[in-house]
Amino acid sequence: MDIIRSTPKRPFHQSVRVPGDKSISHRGVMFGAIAQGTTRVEGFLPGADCLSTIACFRRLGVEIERETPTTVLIKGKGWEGLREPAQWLDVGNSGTTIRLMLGILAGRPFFSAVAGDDSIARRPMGRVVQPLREMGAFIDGREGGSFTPLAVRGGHLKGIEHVSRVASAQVKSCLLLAGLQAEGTTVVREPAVSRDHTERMLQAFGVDLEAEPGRVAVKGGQSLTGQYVRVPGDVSSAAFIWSAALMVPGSRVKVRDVGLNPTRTGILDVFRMMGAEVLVEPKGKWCGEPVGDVTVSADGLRAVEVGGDLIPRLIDEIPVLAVVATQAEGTTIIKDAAELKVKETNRIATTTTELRKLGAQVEETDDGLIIYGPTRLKGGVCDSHGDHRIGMAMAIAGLAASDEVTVRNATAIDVSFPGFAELLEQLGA
Ligand SMILES: O=C(O)C1=C[C@@H](OP(=O)(O)O)[C@@H](O)[C@H](O)C1
Ligand SMILES: C=C(OP(=O)(O)O)C(=O)O
Repeated sequence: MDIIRSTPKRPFHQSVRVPGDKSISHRGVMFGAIAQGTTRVEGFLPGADCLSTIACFRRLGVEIERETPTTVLIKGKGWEGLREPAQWLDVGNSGTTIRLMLGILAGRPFFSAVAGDDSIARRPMGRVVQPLREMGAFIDGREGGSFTPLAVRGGHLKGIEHVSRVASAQVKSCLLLAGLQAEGTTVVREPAVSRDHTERMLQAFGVDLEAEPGRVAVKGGQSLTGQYVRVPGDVSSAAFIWSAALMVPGSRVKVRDVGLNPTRTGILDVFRMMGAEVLVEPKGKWCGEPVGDVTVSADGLRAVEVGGDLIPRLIDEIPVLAVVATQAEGTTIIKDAAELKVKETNRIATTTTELRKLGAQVEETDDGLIIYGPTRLKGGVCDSHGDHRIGMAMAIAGLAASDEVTVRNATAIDVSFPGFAELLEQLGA
């Protein structure tokens, strides 16, 4: 069914797990595909985006076996194991798939055609196409290569020093993957630190790189060796579950085995700033990634101002943060988040439109949102706009509404969080 109905809830105390991290699952498959030897990914996210990554690399000739829905075996034959695909590469809804894969294709000596769904067709590709061309790849596409469909002919690459205008892990990762195939050194600088899963996982696969905040350098001509990758729970998915507890005063929820990479945990810092109690129990590292259990509860929330370097550390959590802010005392200001406009939807616009349907007082700004709270939300009919995070955020809003909230186009949620509705039900929603 393509709708979710979410109703007001009684307080709950629960301990749950969430599906595997999307960013790490993509990278496990891609790095396994270019590595020598077998890579086993356990705790893989069987969401639509990561399945698109598997489908693309199968088309590139890589043998990928799904032992179970969450265990994937990738039989890598190194860079040279990739073959010219006879069919176009369909990335579906996934920005991570297309941008990282372009970095790999840029250095392969063959032709490929890459495209995805209507949302992907609106997302900016110039931010990776320009520097890849500078390195020596031949890429063409709609509007001079700014948008899909893209046609790629890999070239002999030369390392560059690229200063990215945006803090984007997709741009950084794309250029590092191209840099591994290039002559000389590739350096990527970014204005704030974006998620560093690529740096951590490449090192685990035997790559030598230099990483410091805001700058990563990699020498070309390096090969990867297949690894065992155990994927932690996705902190971005857990954010919806913790938010559920914050929307229903008196609730407490523990998410077990969740990724705690500091480049991803901005949302926990913000929950603390809002007055929530956040208990972190570290459990060690999985494939270079810190993991632990995190329990969240609150007894009254206050408004916050969120911007600057914090934004890349919680970029995907902003729609649900806006939902939680409707229940906080005071005016919440989210700024420096213009990147939200180029996600699956313009998330500044879609969050505002959908929250207003439930009676929230929200203003859209050029680079963020202003939310006036607390508001008693009302029931209504919302739409995901085909954006998984918007669909889930509105279902969470329903937990604090006076009446039922219906979310249309809810299948989009499978992009990152298969089983979301069932898990909410398990919490008693
Ligand atoms: O590298 C990644 O896995 C991701 C990076 C972020 O995008 P940007 O690099 O465009 O900021 C994030 O929004 C996306 O969900 C996943
Ligand atoms: C922006 C997202 O993903 P992607 O860029 O991979 O489509 C997301 O998951 O919120």
